[in-house]
Amino acid sequence: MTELLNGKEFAKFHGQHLQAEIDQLKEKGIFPHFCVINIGDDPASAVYVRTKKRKAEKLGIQQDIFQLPSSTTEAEVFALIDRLNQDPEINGIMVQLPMPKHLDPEKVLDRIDPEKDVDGLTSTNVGRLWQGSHFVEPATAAGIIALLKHYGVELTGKNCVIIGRSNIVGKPLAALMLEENATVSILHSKTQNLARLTKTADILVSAVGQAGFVTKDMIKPGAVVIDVGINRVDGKLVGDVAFDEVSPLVKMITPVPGGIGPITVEFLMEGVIKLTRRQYGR
Ligand SMILES: Nc1nc(=O)c2c([nH]1)NC[C@@H]1CN(c3ccc(C(=O)N[C@@H](CCC(=O)O)C(=O)O)cc3)C=[N+]21
Repeated sequence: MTELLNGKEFAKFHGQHLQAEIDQLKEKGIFPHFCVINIGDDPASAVYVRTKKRKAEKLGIQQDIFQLPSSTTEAEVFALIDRLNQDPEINGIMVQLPMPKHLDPEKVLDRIDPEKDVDGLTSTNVGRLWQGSHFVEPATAAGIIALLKHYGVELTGKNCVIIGRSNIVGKPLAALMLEENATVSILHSKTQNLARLTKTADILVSAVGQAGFVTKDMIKPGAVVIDVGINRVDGKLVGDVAFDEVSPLVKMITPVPGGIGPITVEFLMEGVIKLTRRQYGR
C-alpha cells in the first residue's frame, strides 16, 4: 500500500512544538517579529504572502508586510532592508520571489543581514549551508528533511535524485541531503536521458514547475516521491508528478495540495523562531 506523506498534518504537528517554543519566548518578554517584502503584483506571490500572514497570526508571531510597487528601485529596496536590519525589534526579514526583472535578486537578498535572513538565501548563509555551519536553512529544503525523518525514511546511503537546480529548492536540498549521508544527484533541463537517472532514485524529488512532468516510466518501484511543484491547471492546483499513474508504484508520496506547500510555510516560521532565539542568545 502506498503511504501518503501528509504535509498538512505534519505541519500541524510541528506547529504545536513551535507554538510551545513561542509561548516560552513570550514568557521571557521576547516577541518574535518578522517582515515580508513583496515587490510588484505577481498573483502567486500575493497568495503566498497571505498564507504566511495567516500562519504567523495563528502562532502569534508579529508580522509586517511591505507591499512595494513594481517600479521600486534598487535604492528604495536597499533603504527599506537597511532600516529593518538596524531595527532591534525585527528578528527576521524575507523578500518574496520572484521580484521584478529590473532588480537583481541575488543583490537584493544579499542586502539582508545574515542574522535576520529567514530564507537562508544570502551568500553568507548559502556558504554556511554547504560548509555545514548553518543556523537557518531555506524553508522548503528544511521541511522536506524533517518530513522524511518524521515518516521514518532513512537517508544514509540512499540514492536521492532531485530534479531542479534552483537556489531556493534544488541546491539547498542537495546540501542538506548530503549532510544526511545520502548520495545526491541534481538533474535539470539540460540533463540527458532523465529517466535513466530518476530510475535509480530511492528518494525522488521534483521541483520543476511543470504539471505531469514525472511519469511512471521514471520511477523505481518502491521509491519515495516528493513533489515540490505548484502548478495551476484549469484553476486546479497540481504538482509535477502524474499522481494517478505514479502513486500505485511507490512506497510513499506527497500530495499537491497538502504536501510540501504547508510544510514550507511552517518551516519559514520555524526560521523566524530560530533567528529570534539566536539574537537573544537562547
Ligand atoms: N522568498 C521566498 N520564500 C519562499 O518561501 C517562497 C518564495 N519566495 N516564493 C514562492 C515560493 C512558493 N512558496 C509556497 C508557499 C506556500 C504554499 C502553500 O501553502 N501551498 C498550499 C496550497 C495553497 C493554494 O491553494 O494556493 C498547498 O500546497 O497545499 C506553496 C508555495 C513559498 N515560496
